[in-house]
Order: sequence, then C-alpha cells, then structure tokens
Amino acid sequence: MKIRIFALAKELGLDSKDLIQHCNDAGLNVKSSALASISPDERDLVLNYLKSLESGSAPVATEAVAAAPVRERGATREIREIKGGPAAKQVQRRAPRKEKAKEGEPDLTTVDEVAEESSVEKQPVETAEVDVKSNDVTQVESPEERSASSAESDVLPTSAEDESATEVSSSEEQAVAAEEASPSENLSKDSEQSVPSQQVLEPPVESKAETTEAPSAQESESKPQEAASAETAEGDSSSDAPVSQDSPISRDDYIDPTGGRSSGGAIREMRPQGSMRHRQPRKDKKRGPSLPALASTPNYKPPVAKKAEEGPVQKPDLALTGDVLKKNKLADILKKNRDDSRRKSEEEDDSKKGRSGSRTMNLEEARKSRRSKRQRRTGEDDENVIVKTVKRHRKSGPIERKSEATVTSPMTVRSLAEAMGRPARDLITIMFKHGEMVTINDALDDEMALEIAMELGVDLTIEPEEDFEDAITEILERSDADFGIDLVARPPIVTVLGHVDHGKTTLVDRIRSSNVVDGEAGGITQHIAAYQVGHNGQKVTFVDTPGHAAFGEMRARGANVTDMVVLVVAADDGVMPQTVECISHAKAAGVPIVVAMNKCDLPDINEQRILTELSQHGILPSEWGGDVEVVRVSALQGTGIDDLLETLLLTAELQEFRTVDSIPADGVCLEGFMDEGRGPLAWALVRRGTLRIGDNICCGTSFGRVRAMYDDAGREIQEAGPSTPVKIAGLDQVPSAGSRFLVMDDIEQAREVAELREARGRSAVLAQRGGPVSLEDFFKHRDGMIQDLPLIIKADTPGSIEAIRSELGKFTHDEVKLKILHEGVGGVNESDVYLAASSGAIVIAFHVIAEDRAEALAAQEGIQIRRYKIIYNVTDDIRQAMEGLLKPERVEVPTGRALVLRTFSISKVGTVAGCRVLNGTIDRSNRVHVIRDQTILNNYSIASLKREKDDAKEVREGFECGIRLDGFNDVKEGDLLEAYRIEERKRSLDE
Ligand SMILES: Nc1nc2c(ncn2[C@@H]2O[C@H](COP(=O)(O)OP(=O)(O)OP(=O)(O)O)[C@@H](O)[C@H]2O)c(=O)[nH]1
Repeated sequence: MKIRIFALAKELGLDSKDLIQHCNDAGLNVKSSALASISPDERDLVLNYLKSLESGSAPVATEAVAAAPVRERGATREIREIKGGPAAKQVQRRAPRKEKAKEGEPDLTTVDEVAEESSVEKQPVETAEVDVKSNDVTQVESPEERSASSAESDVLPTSAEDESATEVSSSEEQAVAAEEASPSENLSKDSEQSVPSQQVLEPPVESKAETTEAPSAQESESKPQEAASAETAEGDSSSDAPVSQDSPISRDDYIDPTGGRSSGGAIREMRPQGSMRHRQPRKDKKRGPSLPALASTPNYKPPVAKKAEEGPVQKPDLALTGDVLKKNKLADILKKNRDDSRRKSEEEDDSKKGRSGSRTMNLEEARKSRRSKRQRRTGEDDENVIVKTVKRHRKSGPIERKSEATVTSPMTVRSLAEAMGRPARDLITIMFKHGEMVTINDALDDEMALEIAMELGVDLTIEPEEDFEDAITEILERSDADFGIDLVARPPIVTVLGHVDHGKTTLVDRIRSSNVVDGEAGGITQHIAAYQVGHNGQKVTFVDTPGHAAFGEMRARGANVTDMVVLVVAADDGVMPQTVECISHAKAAGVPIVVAMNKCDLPDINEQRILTELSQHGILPSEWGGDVEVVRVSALQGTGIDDLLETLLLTAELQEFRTVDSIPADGVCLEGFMDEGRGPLAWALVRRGTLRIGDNICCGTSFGRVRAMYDDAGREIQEAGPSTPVKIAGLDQVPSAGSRFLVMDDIEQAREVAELREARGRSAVLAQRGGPVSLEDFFKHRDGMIQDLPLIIKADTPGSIEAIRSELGKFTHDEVKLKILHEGVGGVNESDVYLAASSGAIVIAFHVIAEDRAEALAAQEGIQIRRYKIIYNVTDDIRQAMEGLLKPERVEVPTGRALVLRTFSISKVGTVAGCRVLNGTIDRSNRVHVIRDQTILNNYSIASLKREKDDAKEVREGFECGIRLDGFNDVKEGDLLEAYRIEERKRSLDE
C-alpha cells in the first residue's frame, strides 16, 4: 500500500517538505508535494536514511552527491580551457550537438522541465552524473535535452565554473585534459576502478547520455562500493579539492547552508515561481553552482506551461457560489424529513391543526438539523455556536484556526476558508503561488483544496455533496398508501391526443362549452392547457396538448399525470402517421385508451375503415371484441359528447382513481406564462394533496409563495385539490413546462431547492433518470430483471419495416419479449426520441437518419439512435440484446469423485468422512452429490476439507482427505461423494 508523504511526515514528526527532501537525499524520486506517496520499501529506505543521519554516518547517495563538486568543476573547466587539444575537439564536436539539441527541445515547456533544465544547466556535467547516484536528475525529460544542457554548459562558461576554476590547480587541469583526450588510456589506467569512476572520466556529453539512462536510485543503493570508488577517483583527479579523501565524508561537510564550501558562495533560489510543487528547493541543487545559465535558457517558459500540459485544473462543471453551496445540507434535511416516524408524528400534529404538513421541510427543523449536525461534528453546544456566530458577525473576535476541518465538495475559496477558519486571502495567496489567480467565489477542486490544507497544516476531510434531488424524488414517488391517510376519489385526468386538425381542441372546447379554439393563433394548439368539466355530478380533467411530442416530453421528465387518453381520429381522415405515434405513446404510458371518432357529421365517412385501421395498430374496438371503446362524436355539432363523458367516467370508475387530499400539494406545471399584470404564471395540475394560497412552492427552478390562484375559467380560487388544473401566481420566474412542483413549509427551503436546481442545470437533473437506453446496456443486463426489450423502428419504406418486423418476430422466448413501441416510415423525429426517453426504448433507424432537432434531443436525453443499412445487422444486434436479457444457465460440471472409507463423528462439529479421491479433484469450493447405492441423496456444500490435520484447498486423485458436509451428518462408509462446480453459461434464444 502506498504511503502518503504527509502521513509519514506526521508519523515522524517532520514537516512534509523536509521529508520530501530527505526522500530525495535518500535516493528516491519523490514529487515535491505533500500528497505524493511512496511504497513501503521506499519508506523503509527513507527511515534507514534518517537513522543513518541521526547516527552521523552519511548515506551513500548523499556521499555521492557531496563528492560531486570536487571533481566536476575541475573536469568541466578543464575541457573548455584546453585549446586545440583533444578536449577542445570534443567541445567543437559537441557544439553542433548543442544546436541540434536546441532545435529539438522546443517542447521543454513545463515547470518541471524548466526547473530540471535549469538544474542541469547550472551544474557542470559531472555534477549531473553524480546526481544520478542521488537520484536527483530523474526528472530530466529526455537525453536530447540533457545533452543540450550539457553542451551548453560546456560552451557557455558560467560564473560558477569561473569560481571553481580558481580552486583547481593547473596540474589538475592538465591531468583532466589528458583524461579527456584519451579516455581509453584512463580506462585502462583505472581499470581496477569501478564504473562510476569511469563515467567521471568520460567526456561530458557521453556522461550525460549515461545519466539519462541510469536507473540511478537503485544503482546508488545497490552499489555503495561503486560510489566509494567514485570518491576515490575524485580524490585522484583533484587532490587539493575541498574534501579530503582521508577524512570521512559526512552530510554536514557538503550541505552547508551558506554554500561557502565548495559551491562557491551563497545559494540562490533558482526555481521558477508559481509552482507549488517546486517551491521546495533541493539541497543538492543548492550545492551546485548558481544560476547564470538560467537566464540564457532558450526554452524557459513561465509556469503556466505546466498547467497547459497537465490540463486545466479541474473545476466543478457548475460554478456554484458559496451561498448556494452553503445549502447543501438540504439533502440532510430532506432525508431527515423522510423518517417515517417523525413524519407520522408531524402529520398527527398537523392534522390537529386541521392541515397535514407531513413530508415537507420547515425552517425550524432545518435549523435544528444544521445545529445538531454541527454539534456532532464540533462537539460544541448551542450557546457556543451562537456566541461564535455573533463574533463572526461583528468581525471583532479572532477567527478560530482549525487543525481539522470538513468541507463539502464542490467548494469555493470562501467555503474552504470558512471551513478551515483561515482568511480567504491566505488561500488566494497559496493559489497564486500555484500559478492560479482566483477570487473568493471561485470554485476549488478537491485536490487543490487538499494541497491548500496541507500548506496550512489543516487535516481536511472532503465530503461529497448529498443529492437533494433523490430525496425530493423519493417524496414525490411515495405511494398514496404510505401516508396512512384515507384516500379520496379524484377526477380522472384525460389527455387528448390525435393527428393534427383531427379536432382535439374543438372537442375539448365543446366539452367545456366554451370556445377556446377561436382564440388560438391559426387554429393550432400552441400550449398544453388543462380544463376541468363536470358531468352528472362528477368531474373530469382534460389536458389538451399541442401534440404527442409534448405528451412524450412530459412523460420523459417524469411528469406523467395522465390517467386516460382520448384518441381523436377524424372519421374522414382515418388513422394518420401521427395517430400511430399517439397510439405508441399511449401504449408506452400504459394508460387506457378511449377513441373519439370525430367529424362523424361529415358525409361519406367509412366507419369500418377507421375501425380496421385502428385494429391494424393494436387498437381493437370493443364492438369487435376488443377492449377499446370507440365513441362516435362530432365536436363541431356537439353530438356524442355525453357518450364520451359517460365512457370516460365509467372507465375511471373501473380504474378507481383515488389519492390523498389532506397533505400539501405536489403536481406538474403544464405550461408557464408571463402575465403582464400578475407576473409569472404556472398553469399546473395538482396531482395529490391540496394547494392553498400562501403555500411555499418550488417548481423546477422557480419558487415562491402562492399569491393567487385561478381556475381554468380565470376565476380566483383559494385552494385546489387533486386533479385540479390551476393557474398559480407568486413564483419568482416563469417555470418550464413539465417541471414538477412541491409545497414546502419554508420559503427558504423552496429557494434553496430552486437555486440548486438552477445551478445544476436541467441536463444534470435529467441525467439522474438513468435506465438502459443503449443496446450495449441490454447486452450486459444478465440479471433477468428486464424482460422486455422496447424498440422504436423507423425505416425508409413500409417494406423495410415489414421485413424488420418479420425477422424480429422470429425471436420468441418465454422469458424475453421484444416490444415494438412504435414503427414508422421516415426519419427519427422528436416524438420518437421523447417516446424512447420515456420508455427506455432503443431507436432503430434503418436507411434513415434522425432529424437535426431529434438528434440534438437524443444527445441531450441520452437516447441511442442506431443506424443500420443491412437487416441482418439489425437482427444480430437485437438477438444479442435479447440473449443478454436471458438469465444465464447454471450448469453442474463434475470435478471429481471420492469414496467414503470411514466416518468420524466429532461432537459439536459433526460427521467427518474419511475419503479417498478416486478421480479428478475435490475443491473446497465445490458442492457434492452424496450418492448411495447408485442413488443421489442430495447435494451439499463442503464445510471443511482437510488433508491430515491441515485445511486443504483441493485434494487430487489418489489422495486421502477428510470431508465434512454442510448440513449433512448422515454420511456412511461406502458413500460416493461426487464433487461439482457450477458454471454460468450464456443462453441462446434458440435453446
Ligand atoms: N366537420 C367537422 N369539423 C370539425 C369537427 N371538429 C373539428 N373540426 C374542424 O377541424 C379543424 C381542426 O380543429 P382543431 O380542434 O383545431 O383540431 P386540433 O386537432 O385541435 O388541431 P391542432 O390543435 O392543430 O392539433 C377546425 O377547422 C374545426 O372546425 C367536427 O366534428 N366536424
């Protein structure tokens, strides 16, 4: 398991930065971040290193680093100073390489690279090589970069080199030059020396190349003798170097804070500012020569480039303000409200007041919840909280600086600062050092928050935001029976669907005995409208839609309010394409259908043709033995209207539409309007409960207190019961059609929900719907939970549809059914997508494409439209999907047999059968059939399997073992135990 640096630092009582430094000194390559992690082995290494530090003996890696300046300066300078000699040739030979390398390194853009490049450049060649032993150059990006740096350091004299030049005698220079000139000689001369010393003697460029390849950390660990040899070599080449070979090398000799020993002066911080990860200077880099080469680095780029390479800092998709984020305790409150016992007691209280206030939130409860949660977390009592609040409010008391804090993600700078009890400017400053310019309201990602917390020494816990939508959905989806209140009959909600101009609005208009249709622009219904009518003392609520797409959309949004569908079919026109789509929608909704055969006043109509067409689309009229009532009407003349209402009420009676009315209301907004005088208006339908003036409601992203209510005739009303269409005034903004409303006891709660929804956006809410909408999802569904595969087929010709239907019709299976919700000629339209969204269907587009708007809608709703050109591809995919829905077959595979030789009855354990495995193997996970006299008695799992006294995982043929069966002690000598394992096999439709 990986160990975090900060955790180890905490354990050791060290600062994370120091520990990182120690890690690097110990030869590990640890990212300069408190969040970096190391392996247990690496931890041991560091611990050993620290122990050795304590005991005063410098570890190998440090020795290697420390030894570096002695030889490298001399060597580097020598190479340059010898003119015309072989070393000079080396320099000349390397010069073009420098150019080449420079050309090749424009991608050296990140902070790491720049820092690394700088570190390489600012050190002479062999320094880098020795750093390999301390594992400090492993961040060098590529050999090319390194050789470029190397070449540059050779060609461009640095002040450090000049300084070091004064420290080395001319005899040394000549010696090193001689080494440079003839490395082979030196190699033979130093043949007894170890590899590192050979590397020292090699020309700088080659040394660099080796540096790149060297797995330095391991090398330095595994070859301490080599490092020692390197020291010896250094001693040879620079006899008057600051560190004597004879004196033992200790860490203090080389890590001089003043840098005055061999590094030639005070150490300058050369790390580019802006990256927190590199703010920690490395001690070994301090020991190297200082910076002049950095200024001339051609590829130095500001730390911003690091960001570009790593990608932008992840921020939450939505920029939530602190104010909004503060409200994420709402989910807690909602969850709390779901507690049944509490709810029941509230209901009782409310019912005493004459009103049920069961499942909604009130502010006091919210406050209590917040307070108790805070107390649980901080252990403070109420008084302290209040005192602290007062202090903060007055801004006069000190802010409590916490060592532990909890914050909810996503968060802002402000919320994090508040959680940690630190001024926001401290956080902003840290972010600035990271190269991030942020303001107090900007969002922070979790990683950055942790980094900041590390910097500030706060133990930060990040809790994910709990989802209030789940809590609301749970409330809305509670069944009426759960309320434990008597149910009352409610008017049926009837949606009128049908092909355009078949007379839907005229029909509703006639039923209402008003004249809506004349008021419609162009005679076409533009909006959903709802009306309630009375007939023989009973009420029916009608919903007139601009088309089935709107109906599908409402269903897709979970706003399925319809109890019944009246399918309007013009007798002169018959079943038209949109009629078919409406049938599909109604069937998908699973609600009863009543057909209104309209325009029966027209002459020359052929009723039988209409009935035939209906039956062809799965609507079998009752007069033909089916279950669908077909009522002849003339919306224009008003004939048959009573029959239709009678039929609807009769159907409603059979369905028994009942609900609770003594709870706060919830429902659906069918349409939203902006009224000049009354402001935003919601044309809504109460689903259950009773909506009253003064109720606080949240409707989608709108909220408000119900200021006024109007019925469908525009009259003011005080309350609206279940199934009542009502226009609501008092919302802060126009709500969107299809959004659900819910009464809350507290306007603040309503505001919070609305604001959070707005912040999240509709797509996020829709994304919660889930459900299988791709064929691949069906391929994977092997749990047998889904047994229907809903399909929508759109094709270029009726012939194509016929062919697909006939091919798919061959796939029959008792457990899985193919359900073609809709089929039609033409491209995939919005209605198809809404239908798919509301029913979880797959859309098959055969030789057709989706309309632009449908495609956009499908992307938005997450609906898969699968395009095909070959019918066999369609059938293959559908077959695979259907087979995916089949429960896999469980097959017994025999693995071996054992004969019971003796039985041992052990008290408190049971009977153990002493067996010999006759063939195959007996595995501990197997089940066994107990066979006696050629008869299978039963099968049992193995409770224990032992070889002699030891537990065994498996016993093979020829061996003896003890088997105890789970739940069966009546095993007898001579019984045969047949072991088997169970395999799951994919089933086929053909089986
Ligand atoms: N003859 C006759 N015409 C009718 C009848 N019902 C409706 N119409 C006419 O059919 C036309 C369309 O009527 P609408 O009620 O607007 O039809 P719709 O289905 O609501 O149309 P959209 O709102 O566009 O979907 C109008 O001109 C009506 O006068 C009827 O029973 N008999």
